[in-house]
Amino acid sequence: MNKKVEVVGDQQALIARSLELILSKIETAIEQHGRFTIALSGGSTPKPLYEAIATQNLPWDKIHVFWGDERYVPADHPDSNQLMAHRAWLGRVDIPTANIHPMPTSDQDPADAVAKYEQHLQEFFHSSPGEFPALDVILLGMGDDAHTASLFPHTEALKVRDRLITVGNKDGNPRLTFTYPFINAANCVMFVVAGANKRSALAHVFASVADDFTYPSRLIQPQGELWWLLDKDAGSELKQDVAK
Ligand SMILES: O=C1O[C@H](COP(=O)(O)O)[C@@H](O)[C@H](O)[C@H]1O
Repeated sequence: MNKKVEVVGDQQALIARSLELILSKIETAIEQHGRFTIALSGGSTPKPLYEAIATQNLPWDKIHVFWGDERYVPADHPDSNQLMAHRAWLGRVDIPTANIHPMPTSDQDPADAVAKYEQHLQEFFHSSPGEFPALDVILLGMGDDAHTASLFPHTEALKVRDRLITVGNKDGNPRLTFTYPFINAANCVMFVVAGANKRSALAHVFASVADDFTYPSRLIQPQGELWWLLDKDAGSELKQDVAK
């Protein structure tokens, strides 16, 4: 793992730096293998990043967009991660519909949706059950309880190591989420985290000893690059020695 931590001035600088990194990953991936695959995060932090990506002149036909987690609501529900990304980015650019890979949320049983998305990923990446294909970039946020994607503290989803996708549990409500081994297979995992309310969780996530089930973001230890991009409100109290 190649871990890098950057603390930048404010949310605007955080978005500018995240955009810069993503653009460089897009360029490299397309140069090396002709396409770029990214999984998006939900929550509020990435919205201005998506708006910024939408203003770029990019080879949209070579860019494939997935989601790392989704609320189990219809695609037009205000809580839908897919709807947020559509409004902020995907609905504003000329990306082929076939390149957009939303998590399905219309099955009565979320386990059926999990099975469908897992199969879709296996077909896209030509991978077999039990294999963990590598996306070029997985974008992640982190909640103030240290959850990431929909991997919430002390939930069953944290124990799933043999699947790409599973059902998450947010206060009794189902969500769909990448499993942590699938996230860890990515070429690059990028956390984008803002706000003073994340400080305490960050301290536990960066601590040399703490419980992974209490602070799920600790489970994210990818084979490839791991970026922690933080604004000053979130990251200014991280000790220099852990912020490395
Ligand atoms: O619930 C969620 O929140 C986290 C963090 O969100 P933010 O609003 O604090 O940016 C996000 O990573 C996750 O995808 C989302 O489902």
